[in-house]
Amino acid sequence: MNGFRWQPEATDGAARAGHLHTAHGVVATPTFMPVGTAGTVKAMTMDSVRSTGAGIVLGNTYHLMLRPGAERVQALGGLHRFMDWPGPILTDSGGFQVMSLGALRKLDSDGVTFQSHIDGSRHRLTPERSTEIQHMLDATITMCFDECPALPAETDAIAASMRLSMRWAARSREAFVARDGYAQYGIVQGGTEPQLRAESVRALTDIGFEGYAIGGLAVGEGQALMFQTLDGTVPLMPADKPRYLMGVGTPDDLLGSVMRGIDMFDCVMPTRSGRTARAYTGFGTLNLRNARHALDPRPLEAGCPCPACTRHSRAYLHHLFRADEILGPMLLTWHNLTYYQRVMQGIRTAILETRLGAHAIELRAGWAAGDP
Ligand SMILES: CNc1nc2c(CCNCC3CCCCC3)c3nc(N)[nH]c(=O)c3cc2[nH]1
Repeated sequence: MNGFRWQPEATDGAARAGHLHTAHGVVATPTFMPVGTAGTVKAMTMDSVRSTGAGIVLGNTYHLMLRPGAERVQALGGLHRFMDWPGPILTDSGGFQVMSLGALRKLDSDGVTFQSHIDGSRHRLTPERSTEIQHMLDATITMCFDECPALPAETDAIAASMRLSMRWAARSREAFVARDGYAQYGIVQGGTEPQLRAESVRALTDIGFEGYAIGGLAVGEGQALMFQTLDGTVPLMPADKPRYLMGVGTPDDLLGSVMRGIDMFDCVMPTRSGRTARAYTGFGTLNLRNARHALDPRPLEAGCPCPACTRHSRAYLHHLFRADEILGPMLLTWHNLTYYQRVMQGIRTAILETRLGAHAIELRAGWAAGDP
């Protein structure tokens, strides 16, 4: 019996609240996972990440295999020790990043060969190697090695790519070293084609995983088509296993996806935007480089418990970004991650109180209202 499990707590429509039990602790769902690409959540210490309310963070095979190398992280005690994050870590399998970052990529039915975007060195990823790297990193949750097709694409190209990913899922599962409290997730593919998505879910549940991700979305298809694809895919997925929507998204994306039955998310937006002066708040986003903030003594967001909002003014944050001070990205990343966690906590409470519909209306009204 694997100690890893998702325990349901409440539902509201298709939305679920629960707890993810892992070897590295328990995480309340729905949950947003900050992205810690190369063993660090950029501009944050792990204590500050913890203080935002995050329970689980992301790492990545692609980045860590290139630098410092999976063998080196293993020799140093694994990623938890290396980055001093005692909570659960989910690592992506690297295929998506190879196609978005790697140079001179050669994809074949066995895997992908590419050159490092850092130093041009040549590397190869296969389902076996990706799974082995994630094991060396001591990832709590390991992702299958898959291929994420660019959209839009012809249906037969989507079908061929999905079927390749399903063969790779079987090989990833074969290579996975099962450990108590650890998990491996299959990744559903199939573009925006309902039949292909259904075929992919069947292929993955036939293999059997501890959790299931929905991949192949948030690649430019737009929110309507993403939600439409969720509507056709999520009901086919096992109800007793966690569901992870990869690479998503804005607060509005998170809300709509939780309402469609998703439990786990990752997205670079709150961290990447924090570094470029874009703040996420209950009244929408704002760019702190804008001159209108220069003399504004108000906190960024009233009621936000983060240091940017409790200790500083918008004028100060504006100054930091205009002066290109490192504290700017630090404070705004801290704020954005805090905001994302508050959104998830608010949604989770609403599910527990069976008032998610009303809560959704309030959230959307706030985002539409703009800066008070
Ligand atoms: C942004 N949209 C999007 N992301 C996708 C991702 C990446 C999810 N985020 C991982 C982090 C990214 C930064 C570095 C650390 C890992 C996808 N990953 C996989 N394996 N398969 C997808 O179909 C897949 C599909 C995705 N769509």
